[in-house]
Order: sequence, then C-alpha cells, then structure tokens
Amino acid sequence: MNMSGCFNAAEQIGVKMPCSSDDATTRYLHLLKEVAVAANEAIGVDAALRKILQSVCRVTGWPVGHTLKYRPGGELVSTGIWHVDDRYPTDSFEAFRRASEPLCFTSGIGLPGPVLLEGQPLEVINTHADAHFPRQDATMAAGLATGFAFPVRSGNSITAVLEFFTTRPQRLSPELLDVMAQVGVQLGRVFERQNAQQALLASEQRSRQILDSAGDAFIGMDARGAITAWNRAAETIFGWSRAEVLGQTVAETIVPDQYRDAHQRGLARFLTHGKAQALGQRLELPALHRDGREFPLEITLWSLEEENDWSFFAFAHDISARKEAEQALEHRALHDALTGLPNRALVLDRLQQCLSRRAGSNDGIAVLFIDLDHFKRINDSFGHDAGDQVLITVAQRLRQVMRPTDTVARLAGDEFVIVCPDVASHTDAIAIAQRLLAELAPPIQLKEDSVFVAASIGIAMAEPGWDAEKLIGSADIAMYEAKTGGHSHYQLFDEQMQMQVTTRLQIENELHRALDHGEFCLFFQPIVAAATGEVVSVEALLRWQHPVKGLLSPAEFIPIAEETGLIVPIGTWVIEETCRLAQAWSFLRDTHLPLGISVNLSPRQLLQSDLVDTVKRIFSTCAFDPSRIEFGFEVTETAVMNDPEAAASTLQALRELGAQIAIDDFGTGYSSLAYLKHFPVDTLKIDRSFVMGISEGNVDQAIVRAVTGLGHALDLVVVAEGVETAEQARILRHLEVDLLQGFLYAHPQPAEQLEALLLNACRVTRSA
Ligand SMILES: Nc1nc2c(ncn2[C@@H]2O[C@@H]3COP(=O)(O)O[C@H]4[C@@H](O)[C@H](n5cnc6c(=O)[nH]c(N)nc65)O[C@@H]4COP(=O)(O)O[C@H]3[C@H]2O)c(=O)[nH]1
Repeated sequence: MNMSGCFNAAEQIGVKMPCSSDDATTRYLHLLKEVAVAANEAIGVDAALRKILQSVCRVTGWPVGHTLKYRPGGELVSTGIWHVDDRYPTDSFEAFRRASEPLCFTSGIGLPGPVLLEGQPLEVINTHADAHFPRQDATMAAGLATGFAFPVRSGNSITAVLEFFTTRPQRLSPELLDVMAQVGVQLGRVFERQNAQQALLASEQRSRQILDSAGDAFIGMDARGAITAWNRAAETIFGWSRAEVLGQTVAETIVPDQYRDAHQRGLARFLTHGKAQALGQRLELPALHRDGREFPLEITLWSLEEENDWSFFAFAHDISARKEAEQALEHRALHDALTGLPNRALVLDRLQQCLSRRAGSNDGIAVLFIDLDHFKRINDSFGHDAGDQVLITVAQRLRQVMRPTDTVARLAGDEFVIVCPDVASHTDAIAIAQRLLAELAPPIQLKEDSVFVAASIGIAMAEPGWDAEKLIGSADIAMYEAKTGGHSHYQLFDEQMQMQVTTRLQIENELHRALDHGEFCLFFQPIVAAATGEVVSVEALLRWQHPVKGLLSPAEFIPIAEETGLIVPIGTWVIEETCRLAQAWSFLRDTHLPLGISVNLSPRQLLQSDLVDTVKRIFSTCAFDPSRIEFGFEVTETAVMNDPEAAASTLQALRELGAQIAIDDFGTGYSSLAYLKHFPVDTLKIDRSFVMGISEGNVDQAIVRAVTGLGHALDLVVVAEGVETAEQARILRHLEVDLLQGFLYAHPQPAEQLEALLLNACRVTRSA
C-alpha cells in the first residue's frame, strides 16, 4: 500500500494517519480499523476495552495491557480489565496484577498519573530505574521493563487511561504514540455513548418509576396499534403483565370485540388524515379485562410524532366504582325505594318519549291510574309495616300481569300508574284494567292476618297533542270518577270529566275568594216538636252568595271545599257565625225550653286536629246561657265510620264543652249499631229518603219505626228530615218520632226571617 492509499483508508474511518514505514502503517491502519469497529459494535465499554487492549497488544507486540478509569476526586483506579499475551508467564502477570489493582494514581504519579495530568500519551523506558514509579518493584519482579500509556478522551475530559508493558527496554515511535492518541479518541466515543445510554436508562427508569407509582394505567401504542408501554397500574386494571402485552395489539388486548373495528378505523383515519376526535379529550370507554369482563374506563389520549412515526399514549383508570355509584344514585332518583318501581319522574319521562316517538298519531298509548281503596284503613289497623308489605305485593302483582314493554310505576302513597305503549283500542285498555282488578282480588297474606285490597282504575288513551302530564292527569281524573262510582271499578276518561274538573278547579279558586270577601251566609231551618209543632231548634245551612251565579246551595260547592280542605276554614266561620247569632236569639223566645241550634260538621272537620280547641275558643267568646241555647253538631254516619275511635273521642270532647251531638242522615251510610252504643250521641236524624216514601209503603215505615225504637232505647231524640206533607207528618207522629224538619214547616231561611219567626213565637200548626 502506498502513502496516498494509507491516507485514503484512514480518512474513511475519520482519522488523520501519520505516515511511517509501509508495514507499520498497515498495521496501525488495521489497528485503527479494529478500534473503530470495536467502538461501534462492542456491547459496552468493558467489551470495547477488552477488544482494544487485545488489538493494541497484538499490533505493538507488547504482552500486557491494562485499563484504569477516572474516578471523581481526581484519581485513576484499575477497571480490572487486562490483556495478557499467552506467551507471557502467568505467575509473573498475576503478581503484577495483584500489585497494580489496589493502587490509585493521582495526577502526575507513576505511568498513568502524568497522562491524566498532561492529557498526552507517555512512555517510561526503564521502569526499574524510575524512582517515581510506584510499581517499580512489581515491574521488576514481573520483568516488565518498559511501559506506555495514553488517555481516553471524552469531550474535554479524560475518562480512562490505557497502559501497556513489555519486557524489553524499548522506545515507541512518535507515529505509534499518535496512533495511540487516536485510539484514545475512538474509545472516548464508546464512553460517551455509554454515558448517554446510562443517562437515558436512568431517565427511563425514573420515568418508569414515576409511571409505575401512578394510580392511572399508562399505555403506549405505536402506529401499528401495538402496545409499547404498560405500567403497573395497567397490569392491575387489565389483568395482563407488562411482559405479556408488550408488542400485542391494543385492539385485541383491551378493546371489547364490538368496538375493535371502530378502534382500527379511528387509528387508520388519524394516520391518513391526521384527524382524531378522541385525542386530547377525556373520554369514557368500555374496556376489556383479561378475564373477559367489560368495564368502564376513563381515558385521556394523546399522540406524539417521533422520526416520522406516530406514537400514542393514554392515561386511563377504571371507573366501575364511580359508575356503579352514579347508577345507584340515578336508580334511587328515578325509582321508588319501597317497591323498586319507576317513580313519577321516570314514568313521565318514559311516557313523554313514547308520545314523542309517535307524534302525530298518539293512538295506541294507554295510561292506567290505579288507586287502592281504603288503603289508609290497612295502615291504621295493621300498622305501617303491613301497609308497606301490601304496597310491595301490589307492585309485584301489577308487574307480573303486565308485559315487559309496559311501565309500572308508583306515583305516591297508594297510587300506581301503568303506561302501555301498544294498546289497539279502548276495549283492550278495559281488558287490561279488568285483568289488573282480578290480579289484585286475592287476599294478601301479612304476618298474622290477610287483607283484601281493592282498587279504582282510571284509563286514558293518548290523543294527538297530549303530553305526558295531560295523559296521566286524565287517567287520574277518570280514576277519581271510578272511585266516586263505588269501589274496585275502572273508568274510561272522557271530555265531560275534563269539563267537570275544570269547573271544580274554577270553584276551588272562587271558594278562596268567597271566604276572603265574605260571600258566605247562613240560612236556618226550624225543627219542630212533632207533638206540638213548636219550634224547638234550628239547623244552620250554608249558602254562597256568588257574585255571578247568585245564591248557591251547599251541594254545588261543599264537596269541593271538602276535597280541597277549604271546608275547615269555612266550617270554622259557620260555627263562629252561628254562635254569634245564637247569642243574639237566646232572648227572643218566651219559653222555658232552650232553643237548639245545630251546625253540620263535615268528615274533614271531624278529622281536624284542632277542632275541639277551635270550638272551645269560639264558645268561650260567646258564653251561652245553657238555659236559653243548646248548641249542637250534626255529623253523618259515614264521617263517623271513617275513623270511629278518633270520631268518638272528638265527639266526646265536644260534648264535654256542652255541645249536643246528632247523627245526620241516619240509615244511609254504613254504620255499626254496636258502635252507636258507645258513641256520645244525643240525637238521631232519620234521612229524608225514608221519609219520602213513608206514605206509600210499609218498608220505609218499618225502617222509621225500627230507628225510632232504637233511638228511644238508647235514650236519644229522634228527628225526621225532609217532611213535606201533612200525611208524612201524621205517620211520623204516629211512629213516635220526636221532632220534624221539612218544607212542610219551613224552608231554610235567612237569619232575619228566622228572627221574625222566633219573635212572633210562631207556632206552626198542624196543617193537617
Ligand atoms: N227536598 C227537601 N229538602 C229538605 C227538606 N227540608 C230540608 N231539606 C234540605 O235538607 C238538607 C238538610 O240538611 P243536611 O241533611 O244536613 O244536608 C246538608 C249538609 O249535609 C250540607 N251542609 C249545609 N250546610 C253545611 C255546613 O255549614 N257545613 C257542612 N259541612 N255541611 C253543610 O249540605 C246539605 C244540603 O243542605 P241544603 O241544600 O241546605 O239542604 C238541607 C235542606 O234544605 C224537605 O222537606 N225537602
């Protein structure tokens, strides 16, 4: 090889090659090539050092080579990496090695120390003669006469020193020393690379530690969809270890089957068009666990472009617990806690959806509004636990008789609603109601008792333009009608009912105004002694002086006042007004008998908790003289039988305040004669319906006779209502009824008229 060839070859590997003899140059060139290859290919610094020690020893013919590395603090220490020629005696080498390895060479000391100081290759020709050579004895014993060393440079600093020894005193050529300097530079690159790798490794380890300590799963994915990163939380969340999933596709590992196509399409779209809706967003997605179970995941995705290749990363965490809690809350918000049925909000929502889906032709959607009859009695008689048990059983029965597509809901208390989205006709809806009533008919077994539950059902079919509220409201109106028509019935909604409801609503509003504006007034109807025709008592009867409709009788507004509870303040006004007038009239009569004055008490008033206190307050302000006025209350049988025990104690308390008690409309309601025995009652008022037919038939006469006999046996005064004819009066007198009330004697009349009647001591003669 000529000189130009030598430069060319050296330049190819990036080294400026000094010229020497052809032979030496070739060897040095090979050495540099070997060093370059070792520097590039060696797995690590140690391997490169071993290879280079070996190459240098071979090229130079020197038998021993050793490397020392720089240690922070400014000294060189043995790496333990040596090369020794096969022909060099092992014993000698071992002794030299043992002497060398423990030594630390500071700057300027021995062979490597000055190299560290100067940064240049150095040779020591006669190690035996050099007094500054710490290993003088060791080299002598090992027969190593000459040494040379050169630095390994990494940037501006020296990271290692390589030293070589030979047995003969020998001087190195300046070219060789230059070559060694180049070897040092090549080796320095290996050190630099290792440092960089170590730094990278350390940073990767730090990153991994951080990622492993994260509670969220960290997942990396390359552009092919393969998993590239998987931290400890990912192992826990998905059940796969890092080793198992690295290189596997995300799609097959954690994406549920049904979403895999979408996942692949999303990835392909991003890689082709750079568009990805999911990136940078916090998403909730279903994920797949190793055991095959799906679970909800909250995930944040982002992408990274590195060297023209895309990587994707995600932080994710299992939100099963949160979802369960949310679902439980949602379920609780939309379901009835006792029966587990949908509640009002949910049924309204479902019905609304159903109506919207069929907008335009809402036929086919039926709503059944179910209200249990007398449920309060079950609660009162058997306790609330039993009441709950009944509601649960009713819910189950309703559910099991309906189709899965129907919604059975509990609105409140004992009210249930069923939405049937597919009912062809009214006839079908009626058939459903009949099925429901039949299902509810068998007794419900409680702990010790069994109870029968009946229900009233209102049915409404959707009409175009109706919303959910209107449809349920209509079924409710129909249910109300079913209830008033008797119990355990069903009723279809019709527009007439709607009109009635509207009227009722209007009256309700007007009743409020009537009370505030003083539109009520009282009429009084005298009650006469059957034997003498003398007025012994009067009944106060409410009237409403309506500003537009004129004088209204109680039948037109009392039921609504009762329903809405307005009867309570109205009733209080009646008692106050009657007492006020009674006090004024107490001196009108010239008789030794007190004048009886009675007012009606509605069922609602009887249940009014402060009724007795209210009456007490009114009585105390009026202060009747009992020898002149006897104040009385009339209650119907039905009102009393709603809650006989409570009624008995209220009536008793009223009696203790000095009031008389009369049972009104006696014989028309459901009453127990046994109760009557225990009731604090003074008077029985025989209903007009028995008086009406008394002239024609024996049945009514027999009833009146029986009631009168019963009343007298219990020491009660018996009054007959609705006496219109002299014949009726005659028969009633014959049947020994004590008092008579009816149009025959007087119509209900305003207070002033009654006053005149009392003043004149008007004695109603027997007209017969
Ligand atoms: N056909 C016919 N009817 C007769 C005859 N004699 C009396 N009447 C009517 O029979 C009703 C008797 O009152 P009631 O049975 O307590 O029945 C009363 C009572 O239940 C209720 N009511 C009236 N005023 C009040 C009140 O202030 N409070 C409450 N809660 N209810 C009241 O309204 C009902 C109806 O009262 P009114 O319309 O005044 O009707 C009165 C009276 O006008 C007769 O010979 N023939």
